[in-house]
Amino acid sequence: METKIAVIGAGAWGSTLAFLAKANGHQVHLWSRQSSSTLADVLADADIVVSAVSMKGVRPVVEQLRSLSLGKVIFVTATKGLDPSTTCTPSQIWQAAFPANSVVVLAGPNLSKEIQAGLPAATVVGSNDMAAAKLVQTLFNSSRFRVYTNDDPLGVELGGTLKNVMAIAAGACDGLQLGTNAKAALVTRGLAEIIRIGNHWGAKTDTFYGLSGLGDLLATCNSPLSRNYQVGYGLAKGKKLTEILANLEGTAEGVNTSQVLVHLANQQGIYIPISAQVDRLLKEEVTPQAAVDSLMLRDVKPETHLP
Ligand SMILES: NC(=O)c1ccc[n+]([C@@H]2O[C@H](COP(=O)([O-])OP(=O)(O)OC[C@H]3O[C@@H](n4cnc5c(N)ncnc54)[C@H](OP(=O)(O)O)[C@@H]3O)[C@@H](O)[C@H]2O)c1
Ligand SMILES: O=P(O)(O)OC[C@H](O)CO
Repeated sequence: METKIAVIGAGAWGSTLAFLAKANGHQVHLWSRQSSSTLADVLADADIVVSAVSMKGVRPVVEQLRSLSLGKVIFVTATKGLDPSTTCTPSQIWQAAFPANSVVVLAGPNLSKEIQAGLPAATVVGSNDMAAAKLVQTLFNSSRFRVYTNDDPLGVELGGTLKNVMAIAAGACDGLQLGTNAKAALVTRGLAEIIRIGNHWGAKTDTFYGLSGLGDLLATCNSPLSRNYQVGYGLAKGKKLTEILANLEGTAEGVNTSQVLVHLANQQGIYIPISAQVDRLLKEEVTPQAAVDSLMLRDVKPETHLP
């Protein structure tokens, strides 16, 4: 059955999600600030509203939608970030603005260029409303895009968000040519750090071993297609952050996420050694090699995700 889907945000990810839904035979309207149609027109009659704007666009878009009467639409959020002013996740912002509507989080190892090239990929749709998650699953699932459901939306969202910080570290690791052992150690301990943060905020450990956690961590920490990886790689090669961002194709959410994360973790006493070094590196408070040395020279400890 044809479903009416409005996709907000015509960047790399919004365009790809619109393409996948169209390929499944749905009626899809894509909106960006450059569109000639108004947001109200694009959303009229929509059954599903997919938001794929970058983090900085979430609040402005939510505010515009508040004035529209949208009925029982299901919101699907595909943004991976944390709001700097409130520290909320995108789904928390959507749910707070539309408490009567179902919100579904979509996240996974989904480098848009590979999907656009027709390569197979898998993702996760997480929600407190499993009926809504199952509906969204059927809308996007295909022979090239396998969609799983999950009942831990916060875990799904945090996996996708926190791995961006680790991808910056991984890019720096490769830029410094530290080798495969170092990269494996970084990704493994990065996952432990993500689980520690996620558990503290109420997400389930198991979720982080799934596609939106470990899966997305592996994809972004190993692919030069990842914008976050490119940021870390460029910093390790001695480039300035401003220069890297000016030449980047699209958004590297990890830059903002690391700042918000460090602020929250300091407030809440969460031990985040890798993310803290990434944040210092982005702020030019430490060189890439000094960040590595700080991590290697910490006190020894048991292997656990606990502090
Ligand atoms: N690309 C991927 O492979 C991928 C995969 C999974 C998830 N994601 C996540 O999806 C989100 C978007 O990524 P992207 O790669 O599509 O980024 P992008 O190519 O940089 O596009 C960002 C989009 O956000 C919109 N936007 C920014 N500020 C806005 C505002 N104030 N009001 C309305 N729209 C605004 C932009 O609109 P304009 O065009 O009008 O500037 C653009 O459509 C990010 O959170 C990213 O982490 C990306
Ligand atoms: O290019 P990145 O680093 O934003 O990564 C894109 C997606 O999050 C990969 O799943």
